[in-house]
Amino acid sequence: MSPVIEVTNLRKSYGANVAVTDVSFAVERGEIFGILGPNGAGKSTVVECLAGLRQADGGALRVLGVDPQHDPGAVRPRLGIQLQEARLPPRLRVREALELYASFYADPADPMELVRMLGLTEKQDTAFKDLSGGQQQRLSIALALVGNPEVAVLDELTTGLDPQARRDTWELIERVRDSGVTIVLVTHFMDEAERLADRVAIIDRGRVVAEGSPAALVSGTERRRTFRMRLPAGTPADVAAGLTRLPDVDTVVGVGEELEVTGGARVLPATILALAEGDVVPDEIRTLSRSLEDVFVDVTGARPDTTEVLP
Ligand SMILES: Nc1ncnc2c1ncn2[C@@H]1O[C@H](COP(=O)(O)OP(=O)(O)OP(=O)(O)O)[C@@H](O)[C@H]1O
Repeated sequence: MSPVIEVTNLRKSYGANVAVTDVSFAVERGEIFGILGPNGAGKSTVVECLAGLRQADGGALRVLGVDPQHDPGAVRPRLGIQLQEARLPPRLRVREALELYASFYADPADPMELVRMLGLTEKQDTAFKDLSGGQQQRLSIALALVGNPEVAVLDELTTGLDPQARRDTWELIERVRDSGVTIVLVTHFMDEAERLADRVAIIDRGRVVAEGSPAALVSGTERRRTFRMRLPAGTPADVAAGLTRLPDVDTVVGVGEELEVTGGARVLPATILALAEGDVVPDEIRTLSRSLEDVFVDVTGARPDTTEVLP
């Protein structure tokens, strides 16, 4: 079966500013595909081109077998998009907004069912301007789903939501996926990608710098290992200093009462052997596992929660 979405060598500039240099990826039916990257990496530009909202400068796009650049009208009824900071007329009420959007589609979802699923029942008669940031966010998710789309593109799904609302939203997205919808999720949040995405592409400066399942990315880029240990009280300070001379050890750093040791694949046995030769047995050892966030920092050199730095 051919992929639901295929992006091949996509390019897009805004004047002299190259937002997307060269992006390729494919999304299979029924997947949740995460697009990660630092601020300004080009993520929103990619999904806006996919939705036919922006004209690409180069490359090929296919969504549900259709080229959204040439035939956006054929893609739009089948693709729901939740854009970053969606704006609606301030006086439009929640239910009115959903009914209005539903009227654009041949076979829409039940707006009141979405209101209930997203916890907006009590706010159905509230004007958009009087909703909290999180409620506005949930309304924008409902609007992306009201057309019963085959593909849903969600940009910054849970930004501005409190922890409980985030968890509720994740469960909702899993239910939407289980109902057969293919989901493209643009996110800054590594925990969200790890929890929801079957596969992710990490985009940096307009290029895909890593792609795969979160688990494969985490194990595939594991070049260094880290563990922490607590040495018995009274262990001479030069024991820790001596560890840095071992060929398998890169760094030894004190963290509270523990020492954090980082090095190559053999860092743990090499350290324990060296300590044993000096009759030192650690009281406690724990290995630190890598997360998608570590991969992100490795491949982009950025923290995932960086705030926008203006040039
Ligand atoms: N309408 C526009 N006009 C001019 N430049 C733009 C426009 N939209 C985006 N850009 C620029 O293109 C680059 C990529 O922006 P884009 O919004 O695609 O990145 P992003 O990865 O989605 O960022 P963020 O995580 O901050 O939303 C940035 O340098 C941005 O300033």
